[in-house]
Amino acid sequence: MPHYAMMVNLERKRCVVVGGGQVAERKIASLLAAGADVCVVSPTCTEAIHAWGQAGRLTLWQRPFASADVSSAVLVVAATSDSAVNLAVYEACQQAGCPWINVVDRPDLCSFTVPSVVERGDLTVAISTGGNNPGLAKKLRRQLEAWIGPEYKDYTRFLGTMRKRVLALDELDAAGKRAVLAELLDDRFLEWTRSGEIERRDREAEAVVAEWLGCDRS
Ligand SMILES: C[C@@]1(CC(=O)O)C2=NC(=C\c3[nH]c(c(CCC(=O)O)c3CC(=O)O)Cc3[nH]c(c(CC(=O)O)c3CCC(=O)O)/C=C3\N/C(=C\2)[C@@H](CCC(=O)O)[C@]3(C)CC(=O)O)/[C@H]1CCC(=O)O
Ligand SMILES: NC(=O)c1ccc[n+]([C@@H]2O[C@H](COP(=O)([O-])OP(=O)(O)OC[C@H]3O[C@@H](n4cnc5c(N)ncnc54)[C@H](O)[C@@H]3O)[C@@H](O)[C@H]2O)c1
Repeated sequence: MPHYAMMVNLERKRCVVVGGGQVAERKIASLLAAGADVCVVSPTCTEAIHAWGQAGRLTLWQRPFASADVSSAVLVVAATSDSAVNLAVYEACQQAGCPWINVVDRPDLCSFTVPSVVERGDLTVAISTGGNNPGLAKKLRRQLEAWIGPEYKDYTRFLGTMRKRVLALDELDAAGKRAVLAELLDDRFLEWTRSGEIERRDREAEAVVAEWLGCDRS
């Protein structure tokens, strides 16, 4: 059964990661980027995890996992190199009623898996292979990163601002709004963003709006 793709708000939500190796580090990095309240339980950890602990960006429990660790978690990642421990984390989540569990060596036990992600500000492109081959997800991410350049951060913001502005125009009916929004998606606005011609882009966008406001559609 294919998984349902969704964007989850984890800000200030308690997320527990069990294990402190490279795999745990990768999952922790994306949880921190999402503003989660991260707790890590592991007898050893990577330098990066240790540094995040020192900086107060996460809570580090430097000891082996205990079932009670998942009690207040909304999301748990079992990322140790010991499959028996990972299974015990899964079982503790079942007991505690924690619905969101990722077991890094047992896709069959995961209630969610982590996709490969291209991030450009508010724009997110997530790639999942349904567990078939994470290496393919990573390869595609790299290919997409070359195509979806850093300019997409500003471009997405620009389109967001324009969309809000157009939707708030009482003078335009729904069809007019749709037409303006479609026109703003024309590649020339992306090209102007890419080449740094921001004033020109914004001016031309305003011209598109003005043209529609001025046009008599009756
Ligand atoms: C996308 C990414 C996100 C992330 O982790 O942040 C991610 N794995 C990444 C990389 C990667 N993982 C592995 C390799 C080595 C090559 C290889 O084995 O293929 C590489 C490549 C590398 O590291 O270069 C090994 C591996 N992975 C899993 C198993 C267990 C198994 O398959 O049974 C094993 C064997 C372990 C062993 O050997 O014991 C399982 C999962 N890995 C997933 C996600 C989920 C499915 C995603 C999907 O649907 O594709 C899922 C099911 C669970 C989960 O982890 O959520 C991240 C790329 C981030 C990026 O760079 O863009
Ligand atoms: N899903 C993925 O993306 C993916 C990718 C590669 C590997 N894997 C799997 O993930 C596992 C972990 O990989 P790694 O490279 O991070 O391993 P690693 O050996 O670098 O790290 C394992 C960590 O688990 C901790 N640990 C061991 N026993 C523990 C316990 N009882 N309680 C808490 N923590 C404990 C260790 O202290 C260590 O920090 C691998 O064994 C492999 O099966 C998954």
